[in-house]
Amino acid sequence: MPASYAYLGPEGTFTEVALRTLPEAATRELIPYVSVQSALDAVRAGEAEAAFVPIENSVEGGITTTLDELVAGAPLMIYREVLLSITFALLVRPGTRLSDIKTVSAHPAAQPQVRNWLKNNLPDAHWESAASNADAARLVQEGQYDAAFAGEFAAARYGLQALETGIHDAENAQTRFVLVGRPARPAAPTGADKTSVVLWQRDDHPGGLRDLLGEFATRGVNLMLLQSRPTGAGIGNYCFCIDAEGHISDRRVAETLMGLKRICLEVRFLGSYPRADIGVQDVRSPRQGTSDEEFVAASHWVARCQDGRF
Ligand SMILES: O=C(O)C(=O)Cc1ccccc1
Repeated sequence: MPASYAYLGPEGTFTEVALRTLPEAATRELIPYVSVQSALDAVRAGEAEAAFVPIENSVEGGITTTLDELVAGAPLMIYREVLLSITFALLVRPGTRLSDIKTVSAHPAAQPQVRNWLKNNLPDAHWESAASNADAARLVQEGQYDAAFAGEFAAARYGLQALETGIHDAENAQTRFVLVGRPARPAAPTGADKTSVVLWQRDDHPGGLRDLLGEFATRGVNLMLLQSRPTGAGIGNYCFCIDAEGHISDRRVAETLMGLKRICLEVRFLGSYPRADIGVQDVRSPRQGTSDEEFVAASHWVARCQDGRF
């Protein structure tokens, strides 16, 4: 298997900075790709061992291109996640003043994080979306746009200067990134893990979503993300991307997935992996009646009943 990780490039993205915080990145060749799709396709084609891409931010929620790629096409699995606090710098060619700026560019996920700043400081600037924040910086270097919102660290790489730094409409804005590979055995549980799945309902009926959520609720499995995405089959047709606390080797999570498998049209398992937000010491104990020991004891009891040995 090639020892390389694809990532949303070009060089100087927040994605690259987040990727370099993973110890395993130090032993891999890191290859920038122009889009999330092309990075994930490199994994599907076997050109890269894994791809590192943004998936969610605390201001706008899911990064839809990434979710849609994981929902469709050849199955992929999430192995790691990284959280990064994000503030933007306004990068310009040396000598540009604020009053010279007519066009600004960044990744679409950056826009909700700088909207108020733009309204207050550059109300007439025209927004142009770029494939990533670093790509916006590259386009400023080439003269296509006047300014880019990107990490301050991208300035040197693209010969730009930061006219303003620390731009963030929301305090403590964080972006979540994931390392995605081809399906294989998930990493062993750490005690602070997360499981991601995509669910497709079997049919449309009142309380359909409640039925899906009920599978988690009755087994004491807490949800961390619920994002509906259109299936493409017409208005009102959605699948659900869900992150839940716990690992597939936890009995309550495995039993939840079994329950979902029985009632859903399709369940896509996207992986169980260590969560980046808290460590083992901060994980809540399972709700009474939902620990592994209680599940095992209950299934032994049923077996004894089936044998007439209760
Ligand atoms: O990694 C980047 O630089 C990106 O373009 C994706 C992104 C967009 C907005 C916030 C964080 C990451």
